[in-house]
Amino acid sequence: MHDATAHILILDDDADVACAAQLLLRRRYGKVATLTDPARLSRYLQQSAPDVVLLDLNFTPGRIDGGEGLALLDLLRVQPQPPFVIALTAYADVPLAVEALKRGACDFITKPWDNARLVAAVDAALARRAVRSAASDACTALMGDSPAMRSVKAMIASVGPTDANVMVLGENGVGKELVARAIHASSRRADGICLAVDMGALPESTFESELFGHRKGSFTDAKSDRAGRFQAASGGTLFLDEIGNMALAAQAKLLTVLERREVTPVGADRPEAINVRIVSATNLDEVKLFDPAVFRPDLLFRLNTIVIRIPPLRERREDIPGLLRHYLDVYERQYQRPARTLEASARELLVQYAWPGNVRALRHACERAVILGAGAEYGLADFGLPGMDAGVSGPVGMAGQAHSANTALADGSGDGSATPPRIVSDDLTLSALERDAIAAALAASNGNISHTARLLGVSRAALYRKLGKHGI
Ligand SMILES: Nc1ncnc2c1ncn2[C@@H]1O[C@H](COP(=O)(O)OP(=O)(O)OP(=O)(O)O)[C@@H](O)[C@H]1O
Repeated sequence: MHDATAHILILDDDADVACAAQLLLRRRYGKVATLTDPARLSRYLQQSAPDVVLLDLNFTPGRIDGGEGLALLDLLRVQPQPPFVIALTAYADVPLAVEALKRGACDFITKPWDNARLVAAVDAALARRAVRSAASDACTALMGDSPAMRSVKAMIASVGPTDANVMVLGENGVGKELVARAIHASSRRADGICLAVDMGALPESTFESELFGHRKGSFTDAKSDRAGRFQAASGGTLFLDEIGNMALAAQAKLLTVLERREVTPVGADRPEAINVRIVSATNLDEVKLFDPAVFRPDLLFRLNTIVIRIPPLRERREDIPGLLRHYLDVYERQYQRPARTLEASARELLVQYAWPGNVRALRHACERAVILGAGAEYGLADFGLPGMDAGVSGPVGMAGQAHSANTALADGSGDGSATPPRIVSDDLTLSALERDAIAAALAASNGNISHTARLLGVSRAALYRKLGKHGI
């Protein structure tokens, strides 16, 4: 996928390796820089904030303990806007890769890499970067004191310490990943890693190798042994996101692993025991989830020992004022803007809004208000919500109904009908057309972000950025 706004930094002392990665990646991403001298990293970070860093773990010739790379990882992690880091290692060294993951890397790649795998890893990192800012989200508290959120928090507190598999259900942007991470943090595995895998984005051809690992030579591109996600998350939690997007064949493979509690890496002749707690999530509604043509019931019963349902924001409006204030504060600090209050009338309308993109959309809207708001107080127009501009036909989503074309289109919580509604807009600016195209694609995919991105031919990361830009 192409993402012209993405900024990637490759940090590797081997100029040939750095150059090869640059050639591969710059066809896809806007800015791809290389550094071969780790001593120059600090200076680079003073002037630029890369979205993703490909970080070699060994610099000094002969040194293979990864200590140098791990120190650089620590430096990257404390940046004001920490990039997502993909660790590069020339050795099939699972303990080192796991150490890098524990210290905050989001993924690891073994050199020499498979090009498709490297691009997929960068795409996945960009998607995660777009969804949330790395530093703040790692410790973002689950906000909300509504009865619904109180019961979600109580569930987390009681199931966290058990090793039971948990399935988190809810529309896009309601906080499923945040809940998964809170479960991990309150579990006995909290010292281990919580590794997220977007199951909908795993190509069928590399599904097994990605999840279960492979042995060198097991297929053309398997140039070295590789640990899969199950091995990398050992001792911790594996967060299987977007499980509703898995093909039935992939579901069968996952089921076998969960039943046997062991994986067989591609090309290996013996299985390996696994030690992971599984938390899964989907935005599929439960009617679809219980449809055997969509999801295997036997896999469902393995995954949903405990189910946590997170209601959409429009069904827990009490949480909205607190979330608004929280994210306005977060972005005032981030952009070093003065603290401002929210006009009372704006607050009232924002509480009534349908919030089709849930908390993620609210967060984006707050960021926009902090950046663009010019008045003494934040007004409704600063939040840039479709159909909510002051003076325009009136707020959408009153009493939970989504009346505006945009809101209705963007709301993935509908009745599941996949017929794309026609969009009739008088506004023919490129931006308005883009917004309408996104809304239509969201509607056609029932709010499913991965499907929408595929329909529009952009990466999930690019789609999330556009959702934020348009306040969808
Ligand atoms: N209760 C909450 N308190 C604070 N922030 C929240 C809350 N719920 C969600 N968020 C924020 O909203 C954004 C989306 O949350 P998250 O990624 O967990 O949602 P999701 O349901 O997993 O979305 P998707 O289905 O699209 O992957 C994140 O930036 C997260 O920090």
